[in-house]
Amino acid sequence: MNLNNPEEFRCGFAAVAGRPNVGKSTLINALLGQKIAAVSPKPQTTRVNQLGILTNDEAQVVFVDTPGLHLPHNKLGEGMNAVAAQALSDADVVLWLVDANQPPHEEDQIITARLAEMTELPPVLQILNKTDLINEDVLAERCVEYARLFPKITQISVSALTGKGLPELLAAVTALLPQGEALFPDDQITDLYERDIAADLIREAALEHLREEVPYALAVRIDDYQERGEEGAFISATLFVEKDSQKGIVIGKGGLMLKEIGKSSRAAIEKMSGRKVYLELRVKVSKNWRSNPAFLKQMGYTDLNEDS
Ligand SMILES: Nc1nc2c(ncn2[C@@H]2O[C@H](COP(=O)(O)OP(=O)(O)OP(=O)(O)O)[C@@H](O)[C@H]2O)c(=O)[nH]1
Repeated sequence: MNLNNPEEFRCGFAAVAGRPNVGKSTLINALLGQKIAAVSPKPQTTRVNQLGILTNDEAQVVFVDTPGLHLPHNKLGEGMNAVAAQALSDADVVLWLVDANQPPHEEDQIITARLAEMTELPPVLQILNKTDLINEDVLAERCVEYARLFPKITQISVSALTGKGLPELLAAVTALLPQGEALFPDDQITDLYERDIAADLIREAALEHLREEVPYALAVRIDDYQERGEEGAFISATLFVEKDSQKGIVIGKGGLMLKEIGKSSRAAIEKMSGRKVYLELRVKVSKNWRSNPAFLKQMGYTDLNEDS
């Protein structure tokens, strides 16, 4: 908190937008110095808006991590776009992340179109990420190419992986926030419950181990999360897939795959929570769950349009 001059303290929402896989979750985790959003090389890891809260002497920035804006293929896809669009219009500043390692992509144009059709657009910062993968000349070229996507855009080059450019980014974001008191206690870094983070970590561990055909069809539900004092936490969770064949893949030969997924997720949850964790995983088939509104609601995809 800025104790010298509390009137100058700033607080507001920064929506992080960008096509899948540009590094939105990595950026939020890097800014907060802690793992909150699921990070994975497979696109569309992020399901719903997730908040990361950064509080320093000058400001409190509430980051909203939007799911990748993309062309919807099913109800889950439609819902993700609606959620993302809402997060953009509610924000005080939009951080539009692009992959500087690649030239503009068709899906970047979708974001351009979305931003252009919004009537009350907050200030937009275009963040060129992954600059650790390219040299200065290529970066200069990419800045020009990406600037063409939107008139008079402010650009900031960063690497979420190495941390380069992040202080400058934070300063630019802070300058755009309205003055106001902090909305959250200064030691709170997310509004997600630990069990939601655990579900994301299990899903992330599963995606790392599984092949292409399963990822989008995978959902994780925490069935039980108990604190057992000195012994640590007991967690049991169900991995939902859409088909029997996928169930077989997730379980693996002799249960080996599920065991590996369990091992990695347990390690990640222990690291996140700083204590010992007993983890029990099972796999269930829920046919075509991505197009089943009741299932999606149960899994926490609450912002879906009821009538879509
Ligand atoms: N080299 C490099 N890789 C990065 C950087 N930022 C992110 N990545 C990698 O890019 C991949 C995708 O990162 P995520 O943070 O999951 O991307 P996302 O935009 O949140 O993806 P969705 O959740 O699908 O929207 C991961 O393999 C990251 O390690 C960066 O600055 N440099």
